[in-house]
Amino acid sequence: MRKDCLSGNQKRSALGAGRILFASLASLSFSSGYQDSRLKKFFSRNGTVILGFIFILSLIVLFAVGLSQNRKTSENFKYGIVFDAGSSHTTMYIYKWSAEKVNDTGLVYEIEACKVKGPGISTYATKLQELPIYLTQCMGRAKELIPKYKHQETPIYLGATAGMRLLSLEDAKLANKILSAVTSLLSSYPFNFRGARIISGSEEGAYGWITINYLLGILKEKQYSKDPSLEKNESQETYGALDLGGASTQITFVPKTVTKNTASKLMKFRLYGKNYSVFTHSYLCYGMDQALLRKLAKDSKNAVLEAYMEPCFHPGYERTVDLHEIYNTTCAWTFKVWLPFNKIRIQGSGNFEKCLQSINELFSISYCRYTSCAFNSVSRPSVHGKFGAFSAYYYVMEFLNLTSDKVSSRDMVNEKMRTFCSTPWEVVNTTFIGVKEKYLSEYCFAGSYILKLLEYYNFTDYWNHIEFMDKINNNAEAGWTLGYMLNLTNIIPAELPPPKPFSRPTYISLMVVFSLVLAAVFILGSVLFHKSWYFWN
Ligand SMILES: Nc1ccn([C@@H]2O[C@H](COP(=O)(O)OP(=O)(O)OP(=O)(O)O)[C@@H](O)[C@H]2O)c(=O)n1
Ligand SMILES: [Ca+2]
Repeated sequence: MRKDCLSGNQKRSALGAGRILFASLASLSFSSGYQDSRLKKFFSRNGTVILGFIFILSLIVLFAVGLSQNRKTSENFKYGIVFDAGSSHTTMYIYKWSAEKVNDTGLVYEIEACKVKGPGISTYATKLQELPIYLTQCMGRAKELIPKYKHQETPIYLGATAGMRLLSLEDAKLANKILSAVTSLLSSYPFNFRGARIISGSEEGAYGWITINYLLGILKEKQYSKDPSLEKNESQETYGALDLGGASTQITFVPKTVTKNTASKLMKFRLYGKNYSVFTHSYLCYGMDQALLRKLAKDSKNAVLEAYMEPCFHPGYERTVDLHEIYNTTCAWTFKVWLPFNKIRIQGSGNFEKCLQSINELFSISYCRYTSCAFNSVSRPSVHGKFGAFSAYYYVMEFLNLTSDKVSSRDMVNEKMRTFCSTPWEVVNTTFIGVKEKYLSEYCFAGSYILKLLEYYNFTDYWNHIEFMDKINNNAEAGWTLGYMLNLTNIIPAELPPPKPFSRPTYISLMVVFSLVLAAVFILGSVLFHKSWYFWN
């Protein structure tokens, strides 16, 4: 029978594996009946091939498992462009992500933040013809950085914030003219232009909140969390977002409890299969530039002989301002008084305490129809959890060397500000060479303003819950633009994306088991092969 089995070269390859095992077992039993010369020949010729075949097969299985778990990301990248047309300046952000891993947190990252030279877009109402030059440099960067064959499919959005909101309140037609000019300009580029619009303050706050929680990996972590207690504490896990711009400021967070007072201010999102009710409020005219303008307008009434002492400017600093320019703005006109001159000279006195007192008057707390208000009669659910503070919050704290890892209390900030404000302008100016004079001269006001703003939000005893942040995890800058694009391109799905073929522990266990099996097969095969070889020879 054995001879029958071994006869016929065609059958050998099909039955090779069975035979080799059989022959090997036989060799172990030292049965003399297997000393067939053809079997010896077959085995000596094909044994290595068969072992090799098993080895390669196992490798293929391992490779396939590995591949399904960690699919390659390099080939298919997507790009998105968002213009942040802020009140003080415009920045163009380019984002890049892998088309395959689109649902993974942190995989969208910023590859460019191109600062457009010039002021905010709202100042172009009377010089529309200058818009092409304004945008051309950054659009050139986009053409350079995004591969040509991707241009047509790359979406491009422009969102305008508080500067355009103000212009729209003053003259809606002018604001629309700017948007139309920008629309026709951006449509002329080879990208997929998806619109230029003024985003609302609530959108600005909410998208900023999405951005930071996406970049911090919080939205996605919760999705995979198996800990049921995290479900209940959902609101504590997300970071609140604090954005301070030139013309408006936003506070956004998931409140612990929702009262009927705050219900109208909630925005609802379903992200990665989880519902979020986010409280958000945007204060127009409470951005840093507009706040300073309002303060100067308010205090201009103290001017004597065209000059007044300003506690929020450094001693020795002087600035002349045109009263017409201050009074004719939407934010400051309420402070208008009649004065017998057109310009005033503002002289710094660098008095931190007086500066704080003076800033107090910008916040109206006299009327609150809710249980608790931040200011200007806006309901204020109690803040809790951690907060990420970005934009001007970060620029100012970074300049003062007071970002989260270096500061532990509000008292430290107070102390630093007191010393900084009283430092003569001459010293400040010669110490911080290279810092733009506009920024440098206003950091005393800015730091004091931030202290007051956060006090009204009720962060006084909560200061150490704030992290001043710029770029998160080296991925992208904190701000509303990424959240806006994630939303418009459906990168964050409402529902859970399908799970990976294997969880990470299963994947690792599988790899280990397969490797052990592979090694065992190989060793056993080699032992058996050599034994039978010696036996037959
Ligand atoms: N290195 C920097 C850069 C900016 N600023 C200040 O930060 C504020 C502007 O912040 P930004 O976030 O750029 O505002 P915009 O987006 O232009 O304004 P908004 O969001 O209100 O439209 C301005 O007061 C500007 O003087 C600063 O103090 N230091
Ligand atoms: Ca902004």
